[in-house]
Formats: sequence, structure tokens, C-alpha cells
Amino acid sequence: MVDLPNSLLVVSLANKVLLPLVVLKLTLKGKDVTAMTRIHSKLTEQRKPMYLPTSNQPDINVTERKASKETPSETNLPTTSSTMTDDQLPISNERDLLHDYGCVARILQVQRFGVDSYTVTVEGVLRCKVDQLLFPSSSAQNSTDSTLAKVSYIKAPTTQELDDATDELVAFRALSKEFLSRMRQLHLPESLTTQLSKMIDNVSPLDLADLMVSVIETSHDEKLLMLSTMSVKERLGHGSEWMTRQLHIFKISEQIHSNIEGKLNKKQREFYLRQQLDAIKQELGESDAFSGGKDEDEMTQLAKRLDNAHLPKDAEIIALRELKRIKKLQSSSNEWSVARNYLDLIADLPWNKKSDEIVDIGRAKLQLDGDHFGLDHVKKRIIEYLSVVKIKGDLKSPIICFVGPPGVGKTSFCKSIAVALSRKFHRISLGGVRDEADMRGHRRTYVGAMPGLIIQGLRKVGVNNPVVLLDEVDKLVHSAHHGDPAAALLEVLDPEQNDTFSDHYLNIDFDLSNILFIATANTVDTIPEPLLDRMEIIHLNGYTFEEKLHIAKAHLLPKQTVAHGLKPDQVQMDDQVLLKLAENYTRESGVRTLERTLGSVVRAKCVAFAELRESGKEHNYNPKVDLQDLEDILGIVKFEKELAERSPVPGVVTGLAYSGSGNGSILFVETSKMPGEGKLQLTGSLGDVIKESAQIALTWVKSHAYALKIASSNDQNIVEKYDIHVHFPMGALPKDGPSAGVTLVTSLVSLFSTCHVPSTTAMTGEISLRGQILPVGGIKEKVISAHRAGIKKIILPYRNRKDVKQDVPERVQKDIEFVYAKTMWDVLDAALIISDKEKWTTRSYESHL
Ligand SMILES: Nc1ncnc2c1ncn2[C@@H]1O[C@H](COP(=O)(O)OP(=O)(O)OP(=O)(O)O)[C@@H](O)[C@H]1O
Repeated sequence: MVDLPNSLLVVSLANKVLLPLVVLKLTLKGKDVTAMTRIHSKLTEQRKPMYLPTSNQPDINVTERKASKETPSETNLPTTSSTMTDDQLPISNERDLLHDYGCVARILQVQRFGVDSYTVTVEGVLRCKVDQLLFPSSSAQNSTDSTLAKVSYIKAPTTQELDDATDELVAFRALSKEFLSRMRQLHLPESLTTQLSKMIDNVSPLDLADLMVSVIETSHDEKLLMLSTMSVKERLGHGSEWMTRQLHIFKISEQIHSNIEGKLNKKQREFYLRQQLDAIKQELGESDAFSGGKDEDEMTQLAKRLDNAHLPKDAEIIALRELKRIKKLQSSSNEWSVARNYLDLIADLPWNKKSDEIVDIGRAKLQLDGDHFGLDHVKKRIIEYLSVVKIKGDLKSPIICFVGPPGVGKTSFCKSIAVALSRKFHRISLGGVRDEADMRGHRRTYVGAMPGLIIQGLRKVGVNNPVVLLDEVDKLVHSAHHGDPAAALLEVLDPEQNDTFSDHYLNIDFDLSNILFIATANTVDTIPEPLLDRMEIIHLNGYTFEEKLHIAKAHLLPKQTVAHGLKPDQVQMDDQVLLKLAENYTRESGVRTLERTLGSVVRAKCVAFAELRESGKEHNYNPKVDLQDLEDILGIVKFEKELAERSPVPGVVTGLAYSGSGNGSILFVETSKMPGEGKLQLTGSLGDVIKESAQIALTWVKSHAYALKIASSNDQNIVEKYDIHVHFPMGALPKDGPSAGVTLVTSLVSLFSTCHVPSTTAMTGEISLRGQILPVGGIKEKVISAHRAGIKKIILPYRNRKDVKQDVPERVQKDIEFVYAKTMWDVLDAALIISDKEKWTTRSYESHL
């Protein structure tokens, strides 16, 4: 106190009041301030002990003379805060604008933020009274309003005064403590409450009063009153009064808050919470395309779509439950998108949407006839089927399955049926489907779960009565690990069960009974037995050349011509040309390659037409394609009827084969003998069954060698000095099955007897050890392919007679001579070219075996 100077630099504080112990941050500008800060830093360096009674911190300094007003315009505010300064400076003329009392401040920190601009942190030290303003400082004349003032310092209260106010002091400390606890409940800044709680115990209640008055809400005048009150009791009285008032305000605002909350109805509350949620999301950067109003919009739309889908009762319950759930989920969460996809599926599925079916038998007949040549038995069956639908009104009859080689029109026939019925068409390819989940879907709990192929198809077509083609049902793969897709198909195809088909993903029964299912397969051999049982098989055979000619003329050529942008009459091909194309450029059961080859011819005509058009000679275009043109366009012939020209060789015989893909073909068996010791060698990529047939054949020939006149005595071993080699050409193709038995025997007999078999004779049949001929499969395909290859005579097991009569086209039957054999002797009789003299006379011998 004693060291404090008589005059101080006065800084007028706009709307603030500095009280002892209070820390304030001031923004000061001017040259005086710069000078003041320099002195401050010098004193700081010297660590000069200063005189401030309220604090014993050694490094606190007070400038000798400089400080400046916060802003010049604010000088009229009646508050002063002064820092110590020189007393020789002139008196200020602003005396009237300043309050009588001020607070001595000491500088804690100075920060420069521009030219002559500083942020100065000061702390109130003690009260002072401004006695007289001196002249403004020299620098102030230029730019600042800094003023020097003579001040007298207010002494600290005497012990007597303090003793007189003991009760008030104690009460004030207690009140301050209560106030502090209240502040804690209100979660006021932690730093402030901790600081206050420290001070409550460490500083005198009188100083505490100054501090509390600055902390609580008090008016500017109240603070000034506090500054100018000298009496201990009065000061404590002011402090207590204003603190109690503040406590009341706290209580009231709390009450108002709880009242308002109670009054908010549920909707408002929800809105309020949503707003808060949005704000939080935005803050977290989680707001996305689906959030906020847009989210709401989508949900309303979804609800509308679900409503329009006319769901059955159980589906509706599930959909509404899911809709309710999704509204509570975060749109960015995984669960939300799973639920969303699920609801989308439910809304998209055609629960009650049908395409209007027209079952018009006459129209259907025209459609089927128009689209496909031949296939009369298939058309007849389809018309029967449709007639039943027309009369009975539902389709609870067995599922139709078209079986036949590739390219015979199974798929396109199904499409024609859909058109004939005015229904939508959907194709499901089952080739390679190995997982039951492909048919029935995955449960929704799996990541990336999807509905099965049937439900996906229905979603795509958007009606519940399409024609669904289950393509390649014979190519389903049974897997031990992934369930059996065929088992799921059983349920789909069973008319008794499929009105409650359950897809794992959808998890709601869906009625499939309105769908017309048609299956296709290349062979029945690999169709699972229970599935086969539920289907009605309709065979589509391979076509003969004549049939191909008609198909090409009536369907394929016009189709290709139009597809390439020409008019139907701009490519003309005679029957002779078409037949050559079918015979010499394709070798297949169906007509797919034929169609492709016709496409090549049409393209060549396109080029010719385009070139002529460019040179303006369009009129010179010749739409005809003759035999020579065919060779020019397609190159030299690929397949020839080589059989006719082939000269017969002993040991070489033509057999008939049937492949799993539904194709028939001819195959040769070649045998030769060489010096050896009776070994049988087999080549040509043969399976076990065909190898066994070769063993049986050799055994039969050896045991009947004498009767066959290839051994001189009954006990001669014909292969004693020879090894036998049997080969099936086209070694790259695996071959198996018992039907080559008769061919093998004939080939061996031909080899040993040196009698040959005409190259236009072919045969098929299984042989028993006793020489009986057993029936085999694939007769029609084999016969048709033999006809295609130019075979004139076919030897077949007697018991396959009915297959020829029923299935082989009449035209083929007329062209080929059929020999039905019961025993091996019949086969040899029909096959070998043998003179009467050489003929064996062993029939009686055989008959009593
Ligand atoms: N009898 C026919 N009349 C007219 N066009 C036919 C006939 N048979 C087949 N086609 C035509 O042959 C082409 C191939 O037929 P499609 O694709 O239906 O064969 P597919 O039997 O289904 O073969 P895959 O078993 O390989 O699926 C189609 O363009 C089809 O129109």
C-alpha cells in the first residue's frame, strides 16, 4: 500500500466494472499503451517486488504511468479502473464523465495483436477514489484518451468493523456455499465452480462478496454501488441480497422449464427430439440422402406401394410390422437397408396382379402352327392341355417337360405357348444350379441374402400367372453340401403344394398355382426320379433333312433375312440348295447350326446388295442363291455322305450311338488280328460297360467258331496264335453302354470269316452271352441320324420294333430297311455278305442250347 503512487493512469471501461479480486481482459489501443507495456516487461524482467496487499505474487507489476482507454468513444462511461502512474502529468478535463470510485488494477499479461493494440489481462487490487484528473498524457493529445488522476486508496476495514459484522460474515460464507452447490446442480462451467469452491474457504467473506457480485447476474449500477460501498455490513448486505435473488431466479427458471416440458404434447416432444437428433447427426456427419424429410417421404411412398400391392392378410401383418420397425432404425445402418430391400420386394411382388388370359383354342392352334413346322404330336398335346384349362379353369395337371436334342425348338415352342395364351414369359435356366438356396432364396440373416429364382422371376414379370420355362432341368447338380435344388423344385412343381410356396428370403407363403410351368431337358436319364414322376414327358425328336428343308424355307430363312434388314424376297433359295446346305454344311439333330449358316448366306447377300446400292446398280441385284453361290459363300462342303462311297472292309462295321445331349450318331467298330497269344486289346476312350461287351462278343465268337465255319474243329481256339485289337474311331469322344454288343460280334465274325458288311448297313443292340439280342434306348435318334448319314439298312433288336413304328418319322421308315433280330444269328444273316455255300447250318445246333 505504501508503495502505491499518488497518481494513476485512468482507463475507462465501457460497460464493465472491475472489483477487487476480479480478473478482466481489456482491449487497449494507443502509443501510451505501448509505452506502458514496455515498462511492464522491464519490471517483469527485473522481478521487482511490488506492493499489492491482496496478492503476494512476486512477479506482479504495475506500470508507472501508462494505460489507455478501451475505446475513445466509451470515455463517457462512468466507470474507472486505474493503473498506477506518474503524478506530474496534467489534469484531465473529463472529470465529470468518470465515476468517483475506481479499482486499482495490476497487469497480469499483455498480448499484442496489432500496431499499438494490445489485449491486457488485469486483476482488481483495491478500491480507490479519484480525487482529481490531471491533463491527458502527451501522447494522448495525439491519439488516445488516456488520463492521469490523483487518487486516494480505500483502506481495508478495521478489525473492529469486522468484529461487528461477524454474524453477517458467517452467514455470507454459508450462503456462498449454498449458491455454489446450486451452480453445480445447474451444470455451470466446471472450471468456474472449482475456482469458486477454492476461494470460498480461502478468502475473507468481504472479498468473496466482491467476487460473487461479479459472478452473479447484477446490473451495471449494482456493481458500481458495490464498488462505492465502504461499510462492511452494507457490502455483505448487497452481496447477500443479490445472491438470494439469483437463487430465486434459478429456482423459477427450473420450474418454468419443467412446466413447459410437461405442457409439450407427445407430437411436439417428438418433433423437438427429432430436431435434436438431426442436429446431432449433422454434427456427426451422419446425415445422408435418406435422412430428414426425404426419409419421411420414402417411408410414405413405401407404405403407399405396400397398400397398393393388395397383400394377403399374413403378408400385410408382416409388412406393417417391418415398416414400423424400419422407421425406428438409422437410415445409415445395415439393418435399415436389409429391411428396406425386403419391404421393396414385398411391395413389388404380384400378389394379386394377373395378366388377362385368353384361352382361345383356335387362336392357339394358329399361333403354334405359324411359329413351328411339324411337331404335330407336341402341338396336339398342348392343345389338349389348353382345352382342359379352358373347361376346368385351372392348371392342376402334370407339368409338361419337353425332352429332345439341342436346337429342336423346345424353348421357342414355350414362347409360342405364352403368346398363344397372352401371358408373360419368363425363363429360368437351371443348368449348373447346385444350391437349394438358388431356388428357395437365402434367409434374410445372411449377408447379401436374395430371394430364389422363382420369386425373382415373378418380381421381374410383375404378374402371378406367367409361363415359366424351367430350362435344362436335367442339368441340375446335386450337391451334398448345399441342399438339393431338385427337392425345392418338387415343391414348386407339385400342383397340390405350390399354392403355399415358401421362399426362405420372403418367409411368407406365395401362391404359385397360377403359373404355367414348362420344363425342358435334353435327356430324361439325369432328371431326378421324383421330379420325373411329377412331369409329363413330351419328346421332340431330331429333324430329318426334309423336315429341316421345310423349317429353313418357312421359318429360318425369312427370319434371318428380315433380321439382317432385307425384305423376305431378297434372298431366295431353292429346295435343292437348302437341302444341300442342311446335308453338307450341318450335322446336328436340331436346326441351330442350320439357322446360323443361313445367317452367313444372308449376310453375304447383304454385302452384295450394299455394294450394288453404293454404285447405283441396285437393279442388278440377284436375290437367288444357287449351288455354286453356296460353295462360294460357305466354302467347300464340310460333311459328305461318305458311307455310300466307302468300300467295305472285313472287320469294319457301322454301329449306332446315342449321346446324353439327345443326339444320335453313327459310329464304326474296327477290329484287326495280329500274331500273338489270344489277348484282347481295346482302344477308343471306352467305358467299363462297353469293354465288358467286347469280352462277351469275343467269348461268343470263340465258342461258336466251328458253327460259324471259322474253325476247322469244335475244340480249336481261333485266337491261339493271334491277339485281337478292337478300336472305336474318334478316340476323343468317351463311349460307353451295352448297345455296341451286336456290332462287336459282327465285326469279329467279319474279321475271321473275311466276309464284309456293306457300309450302308448299321446296327445296334445288346448281346447276352448266349447270343440273345436285348433292346436298347435312343432308337429314334439313332435311326434319324443313320438316315442322315445315308444308311439304308438297320438291324435292331426285335423288342425295339415298337419304337420304330411309334417314333420314327414315316419318311425315314420308308427310306430304310429295318431288320429286327432276336438272336445273333439273325444279325449275322442280315449283315454279312455271304454266299449260300458258306452259310452256316447251325440254327438247330443253337436252338437246343
Ligand atoms: N419346328 C420348328 N419350326 C420352326 N423353327 C424351329 C423349329 N424347331 C426349332 N426352330 C428354331 O430353331 C431355333 C432353336 O430353337 P430353340 O432355342 O427353341 O432350341 P431348344 O430345343 O430350346 O435348344 P436347347 O436345348 O439348346 O435349349 C429357334 O430359332 C427356333 O425358332
